[in-house]
Amino acid sequence: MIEIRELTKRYGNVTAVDGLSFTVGAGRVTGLLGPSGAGKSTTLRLLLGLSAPTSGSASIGGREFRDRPPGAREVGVLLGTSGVYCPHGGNTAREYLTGVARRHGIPLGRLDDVLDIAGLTSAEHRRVATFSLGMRQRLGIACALLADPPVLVLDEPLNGLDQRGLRWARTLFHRLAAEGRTVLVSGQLPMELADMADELVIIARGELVAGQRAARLAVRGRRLPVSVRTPDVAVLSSLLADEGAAVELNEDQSLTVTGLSARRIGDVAFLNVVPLHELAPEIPER
Ligand SMILES: Nc1ncnc2c1ncn2[C@@H]1O[C@H](COP(=O)(O)OP(=O)(O)OP(=O)(O)O)[C@@H](O)[C@H]1O
Repeated sequence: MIEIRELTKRYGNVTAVDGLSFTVGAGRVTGLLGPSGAGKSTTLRLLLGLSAPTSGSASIGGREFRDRPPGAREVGVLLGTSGVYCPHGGNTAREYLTGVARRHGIPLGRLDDVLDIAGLTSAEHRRVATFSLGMRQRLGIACALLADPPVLVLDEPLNGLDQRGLRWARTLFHRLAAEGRTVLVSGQLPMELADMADELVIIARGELVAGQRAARLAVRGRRLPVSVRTPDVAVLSSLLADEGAAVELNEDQSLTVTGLSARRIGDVAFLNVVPLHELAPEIPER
């Protein structure tokens, strides 16, 4: 459904995306995972025709986005990290969505549906300027869903969501995929994205690090090293070694743990009342 082929984008001497190829199928949630500056937003902007590639191509349904027929509304989009750009902060959520729906010729009857899906019905008359980042993200996702599109391209939709918001997003994205849609979601947080996605594409410095199913297994499973900080370095090291992990103590007193998932490390620490100050799977650098 979405095909990125040998995509390259250079800005002067910065190569933001470097010969990237991957595909995104319908009926599943695909995560585009990478650290800050990896080239996720650039890839999505190229896919959406918002900037032109230096070489290579990006297509949706076999067609470049900018070649789609006028008025086509097959792609729902969320771009930018703060969910909703709101130049007129005086608008309420309903007014904001009304504006977007009118601009795209979408019947206003759809507003109630997307407000409900986004869990914003009770906040529909609140000014967007008073919204938290998480609520803005929900509103941005509601916007992306307005036209009921078969394809969703969402740049960092999980930013600012709390645990409840993450659960909501996971359920929603899976439902949208189960309905046969193509759902592409970018993010920086391996665990959150791996939990959310059926497939993962991991990029770093504009290049593919690991593709699709292998990447998901790497994050969910045991292969990514996990960075851990605790005041009880010795106790936790020995507990994790007992679990079969390889534990390395770094100069800054953090631990690099390989062979156990972040989730398992968290559980071991919790069960043994060891405080954790950081628990972060490391995205592989090339
Ligand atoms: N318009 C631009 N001009 C120059 N350099 C750019 C431009 N857009 C992106 N870059 C550079 O390209 C690289 C990739 O940026 P991009 O925003 O795509 O990464 P990202 O993975 O989305 O990061 P983040 O998660 O922080 O948004 C970075 O080095 C960035 O500085």
